[in-house]
Amino acid sequence: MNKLQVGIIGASGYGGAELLRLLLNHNQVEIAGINSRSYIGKPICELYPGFQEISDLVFVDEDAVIAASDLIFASLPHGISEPIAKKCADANKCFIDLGADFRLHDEADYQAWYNVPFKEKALHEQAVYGLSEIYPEQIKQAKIIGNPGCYPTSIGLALYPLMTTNYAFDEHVIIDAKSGVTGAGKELSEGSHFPNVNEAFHPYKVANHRHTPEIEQTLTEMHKQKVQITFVPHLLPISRGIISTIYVKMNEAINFDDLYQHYVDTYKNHTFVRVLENGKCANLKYVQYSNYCDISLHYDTRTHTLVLVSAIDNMVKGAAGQAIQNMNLMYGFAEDEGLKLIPPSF
Ligand SMILES: NC(=O)C1=CN([C@@H]2O[C@H](COP(=O)(O)OP(=O)(O)OC[C@H]3O[C@@H](n4cnc5c(N)ncnc54)[C@H](OP(=O)(O)O)[C@@H]3O)[C@@H](O)[C@H]2O)C=CC1
Ligand SMILES: CC(=O)N[C@@H](CCC(=O)OP(=O)(O)O)C(=O)O
Repeated sequence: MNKLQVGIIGASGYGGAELLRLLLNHNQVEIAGINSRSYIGKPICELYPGFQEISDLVFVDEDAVIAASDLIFASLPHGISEPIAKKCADANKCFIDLGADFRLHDEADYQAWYNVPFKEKALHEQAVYGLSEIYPEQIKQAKIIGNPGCYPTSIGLALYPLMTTNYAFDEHVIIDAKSGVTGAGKELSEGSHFPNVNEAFHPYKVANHRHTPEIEQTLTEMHKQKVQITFVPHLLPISRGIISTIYVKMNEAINFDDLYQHYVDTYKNHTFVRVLENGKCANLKYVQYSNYCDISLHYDTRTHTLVLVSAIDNMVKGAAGQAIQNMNLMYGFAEDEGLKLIPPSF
């Protein structure tokens, strides 16, 4: 059978290179082309030596990638993907955006947090938010996917079972999250410079991060009532991983065992979400390099506060892995094809 031809635009960046690493192990696809602006004509292994003797792909221009592919992934800074999505739509090709261009439904939110308007308004009406476990039916029908942000993935999956129960809780949720430095992409900056990150640990964009409206959009849709968050990300001095600690004040005492069981039941048929045994705590060590999201539940009986801890690899479940999971749903491949990645043990 002919394999699906896939292309990667922005393959010189971390998200694009991670897509390539995973797609090369996918049995149903062939890489039709990879693109970068800065490395046209150069082989991938010149930039990332790990691909030596594995891939001889050479960077080509964007139009060549689109022409050769049935499905195009883009992993670019926000604000650049919409015209590429338009070219793909005009050529009747599918498009998965790892950036933020197609995540927010409300243009006013996008304008407020990203300082640009929607460029291709009609495409936004077709685009589906690709949180794989929550919107599989819409994803199967989609031709344009806005792949969720890394923090919103860890938080949306952790809160979904609660948002769909009848437990009464304070709809102002506090979220304290930590990310490894690959979350900032490959561009060098003062903030990601080794001496500034090593042996350091600090919050950033306190209660003012661009993922705030995306998380609120998802939680409000799930809960069918407005949910607000105070979201504080932190920079961890490690390469990969996100851990989100989420505090929800319950309006009254709850039966924690029942809620825990509801989480287990919600995700029992979802390979990539692991609800940890009661009493265990999620740890990003055990999700790194994998597409798993580990969730642990804790309950402070004194203050009736539910504490959820959610861990993912930002580059895999938070970006390239979830994008491939969405492709698998769109094309009817096994959901875990290309994603059977076992996390490290130590
Ligand atoms: N890193 C992460 O954990 C996650 C990242 N994302 C999102 O994925 C997208 C890519 O992130 P990441 O891979 O980390 O970023 P990188 O900075 O590592 O890579 C960015 C890529 O975009 C290309 N690029 C940069 N500027 C332009 C431009 N003006 N026009 C065209 N191409 C350009 C670069 O290619 P070149 O300069 O070679 O042309 C490079 O390939 C972002 O939107 C990010 O928010 C999503 C989830 C998680
Ligand atoms: C550590 C770090 O800088 N993290 C990035 C995470 C966001 C990201 O990478 O992009 P997405 O919106 O596509 O998920 C940040 O805070 O902007």
